[in-house]
Amino acid sequence: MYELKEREMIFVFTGPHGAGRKTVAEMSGSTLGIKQVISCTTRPQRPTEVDGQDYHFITAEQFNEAQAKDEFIEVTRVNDYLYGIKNSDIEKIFKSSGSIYLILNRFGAETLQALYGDHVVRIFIYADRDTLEQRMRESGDSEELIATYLSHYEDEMAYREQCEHVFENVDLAHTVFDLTKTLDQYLNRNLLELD
Ligand SMILES: Nc1nc2c(ncn2[C@@H]2O[C@H](COP(=O)(O)OP(=O)(O)O)[C@@H](O)[C@H]2O)c(=O)[nH]1
Ligand SMILES: Nc1ncnc2c1ncn2[C@@H]1O[C@H](COP(=O)(O)OP(=O)(O)O)[C@@H](O)[C@H]1O
Repeated sequence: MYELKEREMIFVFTGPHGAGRKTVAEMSGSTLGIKQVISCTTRPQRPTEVDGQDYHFITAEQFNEAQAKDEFIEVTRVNDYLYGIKNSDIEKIFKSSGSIYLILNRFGAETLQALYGDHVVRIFIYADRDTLEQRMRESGDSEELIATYLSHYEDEMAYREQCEHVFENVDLAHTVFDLTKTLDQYLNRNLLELD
């Protein structure tokens, strides 16, 4: 497990699929100079996705091999596909960024918090069910996929109580403004405490 230095923070974005976690995390992350640690997955790459940018897309054999070598800090299964964060990827991104962020389901958020304690800030992003359904439909997701994603909605929503911060993502600019301000406070607090 990577040993965190005092100033290093891990921001974990969690919440229901389609709530806008990726969108707001990327926008705030680029403003604050925080980089994302991406996961490895056996899920097929979507046409809009870039390998090494959205995920490391690997085969089930490659995943099993890495898991047998104990390379993952955490592994989860979603909709029959495997997802895992490699310790070496966390280490690599920390070398080029003072703090990092990840976009994970509730199990990943829970595991990272258990491992890294106060260094982890869980940010819960959500929108109401109808809004998510509408956004997924507009983005062209099939009815079957929408139903699969919505089947996890209540379970993901139940995790919001455990998170340090909760944002309802209605107006994008508004969410990103509030979120950036919140993350900045953690980053500045660390600088002030240690300087
Ligand atoms: N616990 C955990 N969750 C992950 C990991 N990688 C991705 N996830 C989350 O698991 C879910 C995967 O579903 P998917 O349909 O692939 O989501 P998308 O990539 O966000 O469109 C999403 O909620 C991801 O944020 C991981 O390594 N660990
Ligand atoms: N506040 C918002 N209003 C409308 N659409 C949004 C908003 N935030 C995100 N979106 C859109 O919703 C979709 C899902 O966002 P995404 O960031 O991929 O969600 P997640 O990472 O939580 O699954 C994307 O098409 C994104 O452009």
